[in-house]
Amino acid sequence: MQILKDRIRKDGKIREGNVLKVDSFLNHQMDVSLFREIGKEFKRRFEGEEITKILTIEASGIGIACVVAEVFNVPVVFAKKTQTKNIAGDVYTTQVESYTHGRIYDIIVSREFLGPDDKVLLIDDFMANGKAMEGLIQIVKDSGAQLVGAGIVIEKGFQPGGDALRDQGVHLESLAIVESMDEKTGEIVFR
Ligand SMILES: O=P(O)(O)OC[C@H]1O[C@H](OP(=O)(O)OP(=O)(O)O)[C@H](O)[C@@H]1O
Ligand SMILES: O=c1[nH]c(=O)c2nc[nH]c2[nH]1
Repeated sequence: MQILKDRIRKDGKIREGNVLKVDSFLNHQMDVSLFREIGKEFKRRFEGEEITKILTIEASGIGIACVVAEVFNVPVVFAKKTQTKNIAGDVYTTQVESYTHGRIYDIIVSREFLGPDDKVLLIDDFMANGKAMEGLIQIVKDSGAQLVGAGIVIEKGFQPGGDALRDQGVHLESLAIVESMDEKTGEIVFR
């Protein structure tokens, strides 16, 4: 998606630990008009698929997932990383290692919001090692729902998550795949 790649080149900053910082438009301050274009692009890429629910993981996936849910006209559910009093017992749960927090979370989704009749599109802002997607796929399996595919805004193609998912036969659509990025020169190469 060219406007996304241009924006990453313009505003993205490369940080140590293979972190691409895009918090001025994607996952802290959010450019909602860019999000709308991203939503339309996911709609185009998953055209013809029956989707009943968007599933993402807190926190950074939520904003983008809401815009995608609007174009598909379905609800969005997010996996919670923290146990809260307002979700009582009946949950799907698995463990996910967070890329940027550097710790493992027990993620939870209430059974009330995902079940065998659902056809699920996963949405997230980033793909790195694939831990977030692995966790969400486990929850979809546990719920008996059908996995339609996964939509990622930025995949870091030099990290293993995306290709591992494709090898498993998951329909993965990443709108920008960073093939390499150089912290010293600031150069970003897209696949
Ligand atoms: O492919 P992975 O290695 O799982 O990396 C991708 C995940 O990492 C980030 O979440 P993170 O927990 O780092 O931060 P967040 O709480 O801001 O979403 C991002 O939002 C993805 O969910
Ligand atoms: O802002 C982010 N930049 C990254 O490089 C990254 N990888 C996983 N999650 C991420 N979030």
